[in-house]
Amino acid sequence: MPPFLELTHVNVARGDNMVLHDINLSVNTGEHIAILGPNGCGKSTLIKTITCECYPIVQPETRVSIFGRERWDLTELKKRLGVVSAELPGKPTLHTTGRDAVLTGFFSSSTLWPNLTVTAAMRERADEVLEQIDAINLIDKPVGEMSAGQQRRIMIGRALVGSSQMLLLDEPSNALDISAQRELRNLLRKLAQQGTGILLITHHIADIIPEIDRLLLLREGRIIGDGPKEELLTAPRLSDLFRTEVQLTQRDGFHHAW
Ligand SMILES: Nc1ncnc2c1ncn2[C@@H]1O[C@H](COP(=O)(O)OP(=O)(O)OP(=O)(O)O)[C@@H](O)[C@H]1O
Repeated sequence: MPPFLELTHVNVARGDNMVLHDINLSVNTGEHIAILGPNGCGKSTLIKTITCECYPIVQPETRVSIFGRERWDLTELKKRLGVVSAELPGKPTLHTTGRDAVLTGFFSSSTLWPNLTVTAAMRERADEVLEQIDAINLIDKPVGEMSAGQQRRIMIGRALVGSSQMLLLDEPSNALDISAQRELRNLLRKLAQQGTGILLITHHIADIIPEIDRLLLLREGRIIGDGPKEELLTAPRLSDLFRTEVQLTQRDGFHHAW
C-alpha cells in the first residue's frame, strides 16, 4: 500500500506570511499520529496542504504525494480525504438528515443537492458506516437538531464513507462536553483498532488516544519533533513546545496536561 503522505521540502505562505517552513514528513496509510503545537503554528495549514486547499511554493526540491500520487483530480481527492473539524461543512447541512449528511461525503457537498445521484450501493455503504459509528438512531434526524457530539459523530461518518483509510481530525473535541468528548475518543479508538488511520490535530492532550503512537511537534511553522509518543509526550518537551511550564500525568493510557 502506498504511503498516505510524503511531503518533501514543503514551504507554504498564507497572505504575505510564510507559515510552513521546509516541512519533511512521511505518514504511512493506517498510521495513527497526533500533531501538537501552539496557536498559529501552522497545524491547520498543514492539513489544508494535504487536502490541496493551500499550495506549497514551487521549488525544484518540493514534493507533495498523497496515497502515492502527486497529481489529483481535486473532487476525487476530497472524496478520499475526509476532514472532521468542529465546524459543519455549511449551513445547508443543518437541514440534512443523519443518513443524507453521511452520503454527502461521496460528493464532498454540504447537503444532498437535487442534481446529485445517490446509488443503491452508496446508500448501502452509508448505512454500513452509520452502523460502524453507532449512529443508526440518527438516520432521520436533521443535523441541526443533533447535539454537538452527535453532529461530530455524523461528520466522522461523512469523512469515512468514501474511503475509511485515513481520517483527518482538526480539533474535533472543541465545544464537546465531558461525556461527548469521552464518546468521541471511544469512537476514534474503535476506528483506529479497526484499521482506520488517524491524523489528529488537538489542543487537548487527553484526545491523544492510546492507539496514537507517533507525535509531531510543530512550532512557528517548523517541525521540532517527530517520533514515538513515549519520547515526545513529556513535560519538558511540552514545556519547550508551548514555552510555558507544563505538567503531565498518565492514566489508563491517556495523558493529561495542565
Ligand atoms: N486565510 C489566511 N490568510 C492569511 N493568513 C492566514 C490565513 N489563515 C491562517 N493564516 C495565518 O497562518 C498562520 C497559521 O495558521 P493555522 O490556522 O495553520 O495555525 P494553527 O496552528 O492551526 O492555529 P490554531 O491552533 O489557532 O488553530 C497564522 O499566523 C494565521 O494567522
